[in-house]
Parts: sequence; structure tokens; C-alpha cells
Amino acid sequence: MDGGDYSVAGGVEDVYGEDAASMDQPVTPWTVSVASGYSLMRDPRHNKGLAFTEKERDAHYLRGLLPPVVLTQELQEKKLMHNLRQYQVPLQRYMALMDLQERNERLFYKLLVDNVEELLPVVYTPTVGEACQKYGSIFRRPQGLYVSLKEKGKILEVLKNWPQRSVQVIVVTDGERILGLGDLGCQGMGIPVGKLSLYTALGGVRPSACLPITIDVGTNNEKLLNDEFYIGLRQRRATGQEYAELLHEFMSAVKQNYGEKVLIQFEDFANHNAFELLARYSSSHLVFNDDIQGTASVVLAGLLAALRLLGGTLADHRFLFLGAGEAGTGIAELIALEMSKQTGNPIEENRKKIWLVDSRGLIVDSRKESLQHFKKPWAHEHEPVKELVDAVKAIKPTVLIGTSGVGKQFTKEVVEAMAALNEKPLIMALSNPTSQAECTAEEAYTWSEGRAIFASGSPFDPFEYDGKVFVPGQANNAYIFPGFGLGVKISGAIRVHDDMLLAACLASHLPQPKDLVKYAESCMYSPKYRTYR
Ligand SMILES: O=C([O-])CC(=O)C(=O)O
Ligand SMILES: [Mg+2]
Repeated sequence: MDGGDYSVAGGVEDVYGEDAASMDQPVTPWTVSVASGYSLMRDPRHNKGLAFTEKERDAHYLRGLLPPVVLTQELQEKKLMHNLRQYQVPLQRYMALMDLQERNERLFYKLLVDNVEELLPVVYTPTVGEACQKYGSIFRRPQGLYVSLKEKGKILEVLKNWPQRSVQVIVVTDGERILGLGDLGCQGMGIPVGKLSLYTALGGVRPSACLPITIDVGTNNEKLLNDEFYIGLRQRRATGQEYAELLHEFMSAVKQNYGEKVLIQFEDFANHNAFELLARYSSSHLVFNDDIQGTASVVLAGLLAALRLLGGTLADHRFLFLGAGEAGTGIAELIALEMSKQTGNPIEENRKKIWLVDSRGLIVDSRKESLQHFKKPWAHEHEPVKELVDAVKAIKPTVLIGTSGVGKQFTKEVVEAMAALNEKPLIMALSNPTSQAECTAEEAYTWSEGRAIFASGSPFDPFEYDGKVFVPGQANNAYIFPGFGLGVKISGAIRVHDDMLLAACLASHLPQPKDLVKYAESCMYSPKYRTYR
């Protein structure tokens, strides 16, 4: 396939001329009719602000609606970055960026693409967590689609209210476990919105193909239930059959409305629903659970990279997790699977090298009866151990991974125990946002006397210890889902398999990807302004 062949496998045709593939051709700024004048300026998808050219101002009835100057997109970008940097409070930057997204979508993505490192922590973790907590107060224009219990029996109609027809990726949450912050109910919407902005900025999936959805079945968060600015249903969470029926109607309606090939990313569901939803719909829909599968791929990729520093193969190491939910068991299982690929040993054997601690202590066989099903494969033979630090001393792991959603659990004692056992202890504090990280970068480096290899879910600044600068790694599923999603879309896949996740962590093992890269690029959205005829 050469660069000029843009036939797309996944039913992902560039109807609105948004992709790099059609950059050189002028386009008609379609809304329902041709947008012009005032309405063109108010349409975030087509608005260019002061960058409308003289010709466009004449042709599209914009004369007088704008001051005389014509700016380049680059100058607009420079101005906006300057303005953003004036805000000291991250939430103010978040709100300014959301305003920009609603005003001038291409400029928003231009900023995001050109300043990823600086803006990722604003539109995404950790600031998005605070935004969700305060969503009711900072709420301006609604983003995404809200499906609540009120819409039961009418979900297909709700989907049809969404203005875009060519949706390719849906990120959906029910808000029950937003990052490590717990149940934020309907205010979880910030998460699908943030995730999908990365689908566009990092994965090149065009904005019109992205649909953020929040399913509101109530909340058990008392604070929100009593908050006069809360935006969701003011009732406790529906569970059991009522919950399952709403989700089933939703999943069926999505397939009916958007077809077999729409990618549905489950995000921040509570453990008790996440595993079940993934199992239930993975054979009938193109579904992907970011917290289970996305996190697992990124962490495995990180481990494989870290092995170059640690030495040995995966199977030579012992792993201890704090947290046995979606992320913990997802990562553990993918590690075991990769060990099997490498050694040929049965997966049951490999699981024995991986130990998990939950809120009740080390997961051991004597607890098996009372364990939730996703924890059972990790119940190995051992006497009960209550405290993490004792589990470290008993199991002697080379790798310690935090996925507990609870901050400050890797205490000085725990890190010191890891450092006493290992020349280079590998410590991953993956819970988000920063407040929930099991330890900070500074703590990991200091308490291990500069010997730890450290990665976290939320970003930490480089840290200087004993005259040496340590740059922490970030192991966040943001490093995989946008590219993974793009790959799924352009390959036309209709189901997600574990092998695809392994392939995503081992991308350097793929055959020469020269033409594939060209092809992928041609399918990717470009935030540069288009010329309007
Ligand atoms: O959103 C993030 O930063 C990573 C993630 O999926 C989570 O913490 O649930
Ligand atoms: Mg998540």
C-alpha cells in the first residue's frame, strides 16, 4: 500500500475532511447547512477566530464581525500559551482549555499536540481529577452525552440526539471509581472527555468521531448527594438487575446506531462491574477496558524496558502488588501471559511468581472461598500476612507495584525493605491522581538512597538526590490507548484480543512498519486550519 492509497479498512471514512489525508483540498464547512457569518464563528469545529483569511471573510459573511487583523494559527497558539501560563492554579488552566475546546476546536488540538508535555497534566491526570470533583461548580456548557436511568427504554433516541453520525470511538464511564478518587457519579464526565481529547491529540482520531458518554445510575457519594450544585441524579446507585438492564440497553443501542465497528472503551467503572462488563460484551462488541487492559499493556511495556537496567527475564523476577482490582489483576495476568509466551511454561506456573495484597492483606489460599472471582487465581499457598511491609519481607519481591487507589501506602519502611532486598528495587506507584500515588518520586529515591527505579501513574518532576538528577517514568494508560485505538480502527478489527495487547507492548518486535506508519499517518486528524471555499 503506498501513501496515496487512502482506502480505509475500518469504516472510518473522512467525511468532513478533517484528516491529514485531505489537508491540501479545500473543504466546505458543513454543519446541517453551509455555516456562514455569525454561526460559522460560533461553531467550534469550524471557527478560526482571527485567523479567518480576507477571502474567507468576504465569502462567508464575516466582514465586520471580526476586527481587521488576520492572525496565523501559530500566533494564536503563542498568545494562548502565554495566557494559559498566567494562571497559577491548574484548575484555571483546565477551565481555560475547556473554553478553548468549545470555542475553537482546531486551535485547542494544535495547542495540545504542540505542547503535550505541558498540557497533558492539565486536560488529563492529575488536574482532570480535581475538575471532576468540582464539575458541578465549574460546569459551563455540557460536553459529551448523558445517559441516565431517566432515559431507560429510550437510549437509542438519546444516541440519535448526538449531532455526529460517524462515531468511531466511545469512552464510557458510570463514574463509580474515578481514578483513585472514588464515586463521583455523573461528574465523572470529565474523564471520558479528557481521554477522548488524547485519542485525538495523540492517536489522531478526528474529534467528530469521538463520543464521551457518562451513564448515570445515581451515586453513593453522600457529599455529592447533598451538594446543591451536583449535576447528576440525586439517588443512590442502581445495582443488580436494574443496572444490568440499563447497560444492556445501552450496549445494544450503541451497536444498533453505530454498527459493529465502533470501539467502546470502558473507563473507571468499579471492580464489581468492570470485569463482568468486559467478559459479557467482549464476544459481541468491540470493547476495551482501559483500566484493566490499557494499564496492563503500559506497565508490561515499562517492565520490559526496565529489564534492561535490572537484568534477567520477566520469569526471573518476583512481583508484589498492593491493590488487587482492575489494574492490579490486569497487569498481573498480562505479565503471566507474556512469561508463558517467553518460556512456554503454563500460565498457572507463572502466576505463582506474582503476589497480590489487598485491603485484607496478602492474598493466600486460605482466603480463597471469600475472594472475589478476579482475585482467586492469585491465591497462592502461604500463611496469612496482614501488613504490606511484612508481605515484602516474606515474599522478597524484586518489583513492587501499587494499584490500590490509596495514597501513601509505600511508607519509608516499605521502600527501605525493598531497598534492603534489591540492589535496584523497581517501584511503581500507579494510583492516580497525584494525591493517591502510593509514594512520591522524591520518597522512592530518597528512601532507597537513589537506587530505586521508579515510575508512577501521575506525572512527577525530575528529582535531584546526592547530586544526581533522577527522571521518573510515567506508566499511565495514556501511553497506549490512543495508539491502540487508532490501530484497532484502521485495521478494521471487530474484537479485541489479548494478543493485540501484547503486540502493543512489543511494538518494536513488529516487522518493518514503514508503509504501515505512512498509512496510519494518512488516517490521522491534523489540527491545522482548513481553507474554506
Ligand atoms: O486516567 C488515568 O490517569 C489512568 C487511569 O485510567 C486511571 O487512573 O483510572
Ligand atoms: Mg481509568
